[in-house]
Amino acid sequence: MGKGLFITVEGPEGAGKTTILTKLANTLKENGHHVLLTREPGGIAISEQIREVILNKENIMMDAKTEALLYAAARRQHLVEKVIPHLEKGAIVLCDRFIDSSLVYQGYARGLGIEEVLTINQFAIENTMPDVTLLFDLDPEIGLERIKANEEREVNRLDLETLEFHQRVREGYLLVQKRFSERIIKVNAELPLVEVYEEVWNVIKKIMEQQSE
Ligand SMILES: Nc1ncnc2c1ncn2[C@@H]1O[C@H](COP(=O)(O)OP(=O)(O)OP(=O)(O)O)[C@@H](O)[C@H]1O
Ligand SMILES: Cc1cn([C@H]2C[C@H](O)[C@@H](COP(=O)(O)O)O2)c(=O)[nH]c1=O
Repeated sequence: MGKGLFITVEGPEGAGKTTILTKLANTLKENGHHVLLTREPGGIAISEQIREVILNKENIMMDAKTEALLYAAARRQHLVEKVIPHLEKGAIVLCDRFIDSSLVYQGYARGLGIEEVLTINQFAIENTMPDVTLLFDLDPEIGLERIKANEEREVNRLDLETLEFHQRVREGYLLVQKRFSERIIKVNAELPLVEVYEEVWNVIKKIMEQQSE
């Protein structure tokens, strides 16, 4: 890993990840930092093409292992083409979702097994793990209501899963947070936006202070 800082944000649908990351990226840039704001699956052309295949509502026949492998492939390309070069230049990389999404959605909610999905992802990412991960935790019903109210957001194949699936997603995140508790910090995403942002900003400030010590 280079000298940058790799921060990922995780959580169920509608948790506020995109909103908070956009504000955080702007604040960091205003403070003179080199920032890359990106997302998974996607972030570069090849991975955006894979995203289109995975999230296309017509692809109802997609097998869970195919899905897991496609996410891992998109992750690999995004990492080598964009994330690692920016980290090597000293950037703060803010990534909307990363490996924990696969551990939770494919490993736990789809039932492939967290360890099995970790193994295929280790092949994809080698040893590039986030320095810190913020888990936006909230009741999935609140998140699904939020995305329903947001007319600009296109509904995708994963959004259309049952409420039970989305509840397993939350449960899975809490398990993965316990497993990687030294890296994953839980944030209460049910609070009003200003309060969520304040909590996030305090965490990020502390990490940056530790990094510069
Ligand atoms: N803390 C909050 N309180 C109320 N509304 C919020 C909060 N955070 C985000 N929202 C609203 O909820 C909607 C979803 O937010 P956002 O797109 O940031 O979530 P997300 O986690 O990126 O969702 P997804 O990953 O499913 O696309 C937006 O309309 C946003 O304005
Ligand atoms: C990286 C990743 C994502 N997913 C799921 C999670 C969401 O339902 C979609 C992505 O949509 P978003 O609006 O960009 O959050 O994909 C997944 O199941 N596994 C993954 O590894």
